[in-house]
Amino acid sequence: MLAPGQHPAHRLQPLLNPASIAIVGASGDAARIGGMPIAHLTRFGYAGRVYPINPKYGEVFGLRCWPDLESLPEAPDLVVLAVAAAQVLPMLQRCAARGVRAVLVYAAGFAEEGARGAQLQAELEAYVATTDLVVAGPNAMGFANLNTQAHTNFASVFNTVPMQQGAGRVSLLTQSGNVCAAVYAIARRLGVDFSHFINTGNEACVDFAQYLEYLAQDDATDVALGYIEELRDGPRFMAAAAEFARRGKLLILYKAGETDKGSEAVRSHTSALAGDRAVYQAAFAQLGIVQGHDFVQLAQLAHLADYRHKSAGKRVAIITISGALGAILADKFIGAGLEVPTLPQPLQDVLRAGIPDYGMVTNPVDVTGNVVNDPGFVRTAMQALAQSDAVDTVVLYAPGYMLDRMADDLVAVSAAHGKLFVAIDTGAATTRAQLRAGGVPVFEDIGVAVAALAPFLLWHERRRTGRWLQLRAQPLPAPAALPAQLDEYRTKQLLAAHGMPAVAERVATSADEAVAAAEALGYPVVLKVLSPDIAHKTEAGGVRLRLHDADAVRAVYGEVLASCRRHAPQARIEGALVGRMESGVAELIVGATRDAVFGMTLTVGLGGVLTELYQDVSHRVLPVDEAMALEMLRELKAYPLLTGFRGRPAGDVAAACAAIAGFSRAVLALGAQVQEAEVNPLLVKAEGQGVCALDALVLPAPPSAS
Ligand SMILES: CC(=O)SCCNC(=O)CCNC(=O)[C@H](O)C(C)(C)COP(=O)(O)OP(=O)(O)OC[C@H]1O[C@@H](n2cnc3c(N)ncnc32)[C@H](O)[C@@H]1OP(=O)(O)O
Repeated sequence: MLAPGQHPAHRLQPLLNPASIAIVGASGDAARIGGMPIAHLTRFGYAGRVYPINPKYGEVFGLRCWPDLESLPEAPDLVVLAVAAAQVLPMLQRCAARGVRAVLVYAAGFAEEGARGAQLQAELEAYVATTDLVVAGPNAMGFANLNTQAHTNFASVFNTVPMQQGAGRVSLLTQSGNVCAAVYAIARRLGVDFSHFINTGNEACVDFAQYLEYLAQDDATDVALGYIEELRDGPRFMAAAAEFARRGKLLILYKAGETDKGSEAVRSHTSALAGDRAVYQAAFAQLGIVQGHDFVQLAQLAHLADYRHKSAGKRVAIITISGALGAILADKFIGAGLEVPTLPQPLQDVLRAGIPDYGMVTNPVDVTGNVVNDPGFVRTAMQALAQSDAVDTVVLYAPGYMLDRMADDLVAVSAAHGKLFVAIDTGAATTRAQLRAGGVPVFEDIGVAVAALAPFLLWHERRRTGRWLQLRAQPLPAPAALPAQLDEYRTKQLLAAHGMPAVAERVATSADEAVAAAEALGYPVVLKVLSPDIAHKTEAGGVRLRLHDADAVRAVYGEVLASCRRHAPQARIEGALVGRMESGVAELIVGATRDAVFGMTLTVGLGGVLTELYQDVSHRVLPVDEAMALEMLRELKAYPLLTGFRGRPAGDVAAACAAIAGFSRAVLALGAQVQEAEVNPLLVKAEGQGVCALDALVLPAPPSAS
């Protein structure tokens, strides 16, 4: 039960910060699952009360072993169930009766194991819902609170990896126990100190988002390092991640299922949908989450997180002692989405004063091997780069013996200016610890450095420019009702009311009206059948382009309607739409679909078959404003087509962005009534001439969803 005013995340307190722990199925053998947590608790000095329970033993690890839960002198905060799946439900009933607050279930044999297991898990969930118990797992390896040494896990990694001296600020949160242990081991070797080790297991009652809510509130956590296979509650996850960002904490996540094979494996592992990869990637970026793609990278990112308060960004200055190393680094950074901008002339002049003619001053900056004779100059160069607005981050690539000579200057310049300086050591610097302590991360390898730095610097960039979280916190647009008869004309009008302009067009219910419409709009015109029942108008012979005079319009009106009646005899045909025949610079597709995890998402691509072939699309979770729409367009490989590719006229990008933002408002205003919406094509006319939707479709949500 929560006390009045307590945050809901406080419910997890007895799981993650218990004052007393009972282990049912206790063993005196440290190698067994029922023995390992007790071995950890006693070895690492947990100060709370520990109650091993197993009627077979009188004592384990020097602790009194109790015959059952009922004979304990108190109701423990947390009961760890190290008993088989079949025993779990009866034990939960006894825990509830005994007044226990939380239970952790290790046992496998639930939803991850076929229909019978799923049934058992459903029974567990149904029962827990009738109680005040907080139940973690099943199929979980457990937790470690490294602030209190409350080790309720059976992770042998704590026996093999050197323990940290004090508690750290990084919490590990994973859906797989083995991933938790693997990342912990790698990160510990890098010197990362942890605050919590949390393996969520099957998440029958407490899901990933709820642990994240807890960590967002937890004063002992600044950074969360996570691994997920699927999210059970997308909106709750988004709210928790947003809270994380709001509190200045950093969330680093690895999402499994990056290939079709991986998604398949995830599905069979967790019995659930892996979600759309591209949407995950977009949503993570919007939520300020740094996405990692392997364990070493996750661990390196956790290490880099210590430097998250430095000023940094994607424009990187490279200082090396070799043109070759500079070229390699520039290639790698640019390949990873960062920039290596040419330095402004005044800065080049400063650098040239100390760099021989055969060195480079443009960026990469090659100070040459000669600089060994004048290390003071490197300090001048670093200072100049630290003060320059033209670069956000400075990477120094040097052999260890040089880093040793520069360490004091590097630390001093980095500290004085707050800009992120990073060292890559091509030898064996003895000063790595001094550099790290002085706010300069050190990497030993280019690949590792780039893999960690790229997502980290792009996160810095988004943190500076991203407004999505504020945008999302704003009130929704006024709700709009979905008309019962949703033909193309009404759909376009509906979208136009929110700022997605429609092509100039009129409805005609006779050949005379069609001619009148064409005369009013001006030739040439387009004539299309108007029917709520014909989705594929071209296939039905329902579209005719480039009509240049009244005779053509009159004739085509009859032909189009006749063709559609033949093609779809049951369809309701309301007449025809006569629209102005427009031409432009490019055609866009703007679509919205409902993602199972993140809700309504918006996709933008350049129109035509090539978009599909090259998958040249950009995604965002709604809402999308003009600035975000521009980011999306810029992400398209075909974006240069909108800005005047090879002498072609540039398109009206600003109008396209405004239309995309209007489409986003329309979809949000329609809310749950809509399943999908699409404008295809959105014609982008030449600069200053605007855009217009040539065709549009809104699919209502199935009745149950609205
Ligand atoms: C790998 C990941 O990524 S995450 C981790 C996922 N989880 C796993 O991998 C766990 C896999 N293992 C299991 O699921 C197992 O069933 C376990 C470890 C939970 C339990 O082991 P089992 O041997 O099946 O449990 P079982 O119920 O028979 O009894 C275990 C002990 O508890 C004792 N016990 C059983 N019931 C009770 C009870 N009600 N009260 C007290 N003790 C009990 C038993 O006497 C036994 O004692 P012993 O080991 O000294 O003989």
